[in-house]
Amino acid sequence: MAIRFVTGNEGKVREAREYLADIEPVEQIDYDYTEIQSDSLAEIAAHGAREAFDEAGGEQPVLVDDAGLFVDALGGFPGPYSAYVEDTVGVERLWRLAREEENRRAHFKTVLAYADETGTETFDGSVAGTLVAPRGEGGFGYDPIFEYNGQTMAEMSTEEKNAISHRGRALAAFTEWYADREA
Ligand SMILES: O=c1[nH]c(=O)c2ncn([C@@H]3O[C@H](COP(=O)(O)OP(=O)(O)OP(=O)(O)O)[C@@H](O)[C@H]3O)c2[nH]1
Ligand SMILES: [Mg+2]
Repeated sequence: MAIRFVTGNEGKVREAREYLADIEPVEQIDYDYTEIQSDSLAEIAAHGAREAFDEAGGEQPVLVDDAGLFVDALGGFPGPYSAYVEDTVGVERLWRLAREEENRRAHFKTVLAYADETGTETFDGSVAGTLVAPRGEGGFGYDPIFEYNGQTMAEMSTEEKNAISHRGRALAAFTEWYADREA
């Protein structure tokens, strides 16, 4: 059964397709669920998945991904507001804010939420890295300024990024649960 991934973000879909290639096809559903205001990605994702599941008639399971960049020296900003900050301020200006800081450590986090008739499950993934001046043409969002092990995530192939990324880790937790549940 195809995984119905509710997102408007093509980059998230590309990564999920690559990761789930041998498991299930991924169908992108472009439904704009309510992103509640919360400092918890898990609450935002779970609420969104529930809404998207109910909206589609309450029969077909859905997957939602809520993600954010948490800059250590900025108290975790932009965190759950990362999409808003990307749209308003932009990645380059967020980098200029972070480069003023001695500590350039940051975390990227994703929570996947899967809703079906039995309830909603969430799966977390996180990766620690360093913010750097933008490099690389791949990936999306903040990938050009997020460096892990000497490479920005925009310098990695989708497969390389999935092997170390927040989303790859959340997808690993999800697939483990998904396989057990099918068995
Ligand atoms: O460097 C990055 N590497 C990633 O792997 C990644 N994943 C998400 N993002 C960005 O973080 C915000 C999340 O917001 P978000 O979860 O609401 O997503 P979104 O609004 O783009 O799509 P949707 O799924 O909500 O439709 C948005 O600015 C995304 O561009 C990433 N940036
Ligand atoms: Mg969004």
